[in-house]
Amino acid sequence: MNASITPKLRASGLSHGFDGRAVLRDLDLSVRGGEFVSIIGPSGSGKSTLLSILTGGLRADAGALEVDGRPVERPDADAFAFMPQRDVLLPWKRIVDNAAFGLQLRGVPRAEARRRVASLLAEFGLSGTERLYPRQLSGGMRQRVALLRTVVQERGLVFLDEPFGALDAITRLELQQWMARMWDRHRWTVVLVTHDIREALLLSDRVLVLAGRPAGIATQLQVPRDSRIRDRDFLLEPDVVRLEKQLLDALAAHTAAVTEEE
Ligand SMILES: Nc1ncnc2c1ncn2[C@@H]1O[C@H](COP(=O)(O)OP(=O)(O)OP(=O)(O)O)[C@@H](O)[C@H]1O
Repeated sequence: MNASITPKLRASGLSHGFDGRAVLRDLDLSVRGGEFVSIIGPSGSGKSTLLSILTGGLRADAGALEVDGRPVERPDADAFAFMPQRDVLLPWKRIVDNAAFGLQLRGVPRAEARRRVASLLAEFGLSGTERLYPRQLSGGMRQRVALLRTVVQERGLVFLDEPFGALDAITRLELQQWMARMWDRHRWTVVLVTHDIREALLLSDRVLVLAGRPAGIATQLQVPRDSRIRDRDFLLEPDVVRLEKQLLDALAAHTAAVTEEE
């Protein structure tokens, strides 16, 4: 098989329900190595359910998963790093140990884990914070520590669940722009779940809309990856504004359809 076209992650025919109510039906999803894919969708459409299936927390009622072309029952925890929605830092641990915690959980000795974290602190805008505690950092800095903890594990795949959702608008935009630059440099394979259409456009190669009841991938759009810097001005470019409108229309159409059903 040609490695260059084998997706990093592939889900096919995923279906899942709770208490006899179907939430996801026959969902297909494929993510290439080095691709940044965002999943947006109305509240309750099944984004967290899908993420739980992809990260092995939940077993789908039906469907198949492949990582690097190999079928898996559920993704092995060694194959990915996951940053959940909430601030996951441990208040009693210093920043360096919070950032090293994911590595240590996987058996990397403390000194080695700290060394790897130290090599990335400056890039994450966290120089000088090593010995501080989470409460001494701003919300934006805490999220950067959580991201550092996630990516320092150097897993093939990174899942992010609303990583900037709890931040104020200015901090969120700053972090999104920073994340766009970081991705450009590191080219991680990322699956991001977000409510924020602009965040998805700023960061992604591809945006998927999860919608319907039960839900599937209703729409997907490619975001041009060219020499433009992805910052606030990028979002004002006519072709990007057009994409934003298409995504808004797709979400509105599905929200209207669901409201009519109820
Ligand atoms: N453990 C569970 N038991 C029963 N129903 C569940 C469970 N988890 C999710 N659901 C239901 O499945 C549907 C999809 O929920 P899910 O949390 O995946 O949506 P979401 O798109 O992530 O929503 P939000 O954007 O609000 O976080 C909802 O109707 C929810 O009530």
